[in-house]
Amino acid sequence: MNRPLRIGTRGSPLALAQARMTADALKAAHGLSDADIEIVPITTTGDIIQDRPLAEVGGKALWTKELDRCLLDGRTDLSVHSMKDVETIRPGALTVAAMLPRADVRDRLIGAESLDALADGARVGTSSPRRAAQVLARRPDLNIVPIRGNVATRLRKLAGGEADATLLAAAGLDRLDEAAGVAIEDMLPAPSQGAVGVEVLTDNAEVRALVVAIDHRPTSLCVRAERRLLERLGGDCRSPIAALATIADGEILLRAEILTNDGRERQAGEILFAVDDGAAPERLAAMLLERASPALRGLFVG
Ligand SMILES: NCc1[nH]cc(CCC(=O)O)c1CC(=O)O
Repeated sequence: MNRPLRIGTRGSPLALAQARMTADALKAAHGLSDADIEIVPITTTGDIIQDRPLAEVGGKALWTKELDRCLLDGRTDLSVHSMKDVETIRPGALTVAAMLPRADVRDRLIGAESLDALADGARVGTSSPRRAAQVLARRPDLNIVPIRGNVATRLRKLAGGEADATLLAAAGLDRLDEAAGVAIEDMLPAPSQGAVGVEVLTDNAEVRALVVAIDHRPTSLCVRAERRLLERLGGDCRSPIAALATIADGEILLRAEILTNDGRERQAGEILFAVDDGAAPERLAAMLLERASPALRGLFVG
């Protein structure tokens, strides 16, 4: 191309770090220089409204809408997203053409050595229904309090005493060189956690080819499986759903759980399938819904 490739990104420090990682991958793959790539920060509605629960102000679509508009209007050539924040159903004009190698998928607990170490009735700050439900499933005595904002804001709110502990994605903390917290081993993450995706215009063959070259295939196969399960469940940011796929020897192991918001009911399962069996995640979703009580099933489409 005879002009710089424009990368659309949210303006948060984490989003910018992920945009730079994408720029570096494109430079390495195609022998490009700094001058060949331009990072275009775009402020999203979600960045502006930080004091209300995400579900109340419009859900995950907030993070993507403005980036989509820039891409569709030709103001950018590609968008970089945390895949976790991207809805499962996207406009047909857009295609996720690549995912970067996935980072640490776990959540980290900040403010205590472990969930068990928290005092009776301690306040855990999270606005994620999944994290709230998973915490309450283990420790029904804990109090969930809402906390929003970017990673630095949340850490500041925690330090300011708004909560006794909080949970954040290790991937985000690591990308910001923030060493805080201890990884929680036995808690499944959100579908797509730790994955960065690069979206392009479906019809732009030139940009699409540049981007496809940086796809980390194991990551995109696993994340696509998690997202297919999420889509079959009718999940969005209000649904307590956790899922993680791993890949080895041409087979994907997908583990997932759905919970009631209070964490009292939890249905978990797993399925092992060949990578070309694209519909397998839907079978796991159907199995979880089948086992769920009417109250739990009612949180989802099924
Ligand atoms: N919903 C916010 C969000 N989107 C992506 C990340 C971190 C990076 C990732 O999970 O890939 C975070 C913060 C968090 O959950 O701690």
